[in-house]
Amino acid sequence: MSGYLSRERKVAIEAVEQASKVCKLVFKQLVEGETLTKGDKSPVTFADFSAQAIVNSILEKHFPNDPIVGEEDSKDLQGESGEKLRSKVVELTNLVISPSLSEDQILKAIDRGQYEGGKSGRFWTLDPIDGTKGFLRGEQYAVCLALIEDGKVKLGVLGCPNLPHDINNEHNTGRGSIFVAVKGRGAFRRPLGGSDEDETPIKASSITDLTKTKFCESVESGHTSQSDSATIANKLGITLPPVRMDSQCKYGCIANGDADIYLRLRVSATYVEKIWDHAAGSILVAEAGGRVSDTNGDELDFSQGRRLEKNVGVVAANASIYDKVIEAVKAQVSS
Ligand SMILES: Nc1ncnc2c1ncn2[C@@H]1O[C@H](COP(=O)(O)O)[C@@H](OP(=O)(O)O)[C@H]1O
Ligand SMILES: [Mg+2]
Ligand SMILES: [Mg+2]
Ligand SMILES: [Mg+2]
Repeated sequence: MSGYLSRERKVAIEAVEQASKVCKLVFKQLVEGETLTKGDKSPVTFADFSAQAIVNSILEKHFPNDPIVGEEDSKDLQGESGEKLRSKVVELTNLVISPSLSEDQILKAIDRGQYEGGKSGRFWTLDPIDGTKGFLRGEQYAVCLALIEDGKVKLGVLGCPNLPHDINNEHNTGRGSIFVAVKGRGAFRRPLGGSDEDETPIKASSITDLTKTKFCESVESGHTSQSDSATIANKLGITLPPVRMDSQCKYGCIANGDADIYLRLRVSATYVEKIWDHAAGSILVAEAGGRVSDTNGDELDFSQGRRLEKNVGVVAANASIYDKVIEAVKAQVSS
């Protein structure tokens, strides 16, 4: 494929593919060792750090001048206290990446993610595992990578290793998708491990009857106000129960037409959303013909640094119902 951001698109897909591999490997070890329910959080930390090391070193190889706003840093891997974690991260990273990287190269790759972001120039933003809690539960998580230029998202790639190909028939279907969107070029889905020929265009739903819409939200009641969303759903006449799902897979479902509304309603007055939690997902929904804003109806502003300082919460919906949804959301959050 040639054209606008075609190299970036290809490299980003490759990076997300490789990072998804490490996540699946770690999860397999978790299950096989039966440490999933009794384990502390360290196994997921291996996956987070390794995935960030992999994506950042692939980006560095192809785009050495591009800075990266990544969720993780190497602090916990440093010194004597970080020794165990560090050696595990080095081992895992080198299972996926070749030629092998030294310990020092891996730590440096992770710390390429410390960029502050901002208004001008171009940078990447990475969430190596979005939905850590979902990952630990064996449910949904996503490897999320986006390219931002002068404060606007231009490319987004979401790797969703556990997402059923058909969410309405999840026990009889394959799992694992990559969602891709480039500004002005539409949104696509391909199977994880697939090729460009396997890509198909996706569209948000066009449903207008609110009583038949499906809304989704976080599994975690600490990340979104599930009581406010219930009130809003009720006011809108939505009858179906919420689809609760971790991570930016929710944006994938909206972009794909599998769900119609995504509500993320602030629970804590002090929490500010991070750019890596929304960059890839929001361009995906926009390019699939859906709409995304914060709960005041304002555009998500990715030019404010590492966090969405100007925004509160998130609302995504298909374009035909968005106006009604945002009206109900505004009324609820201002009451
Ligand atoms: N109080 C809070 N309100 C909203 N989001 C929060 C939050 N605390 C953590 N999060 C974010 O919620 C993300 C997961 O999204 P979801 O709840 O939709 O699954 C987390 O990403 P990580 O898992 O990458 O840390 C984290 O950044
Ligand atoms: Mg996240
Ligand atoms: Mg994360
Ligand atoms: Mg995290």
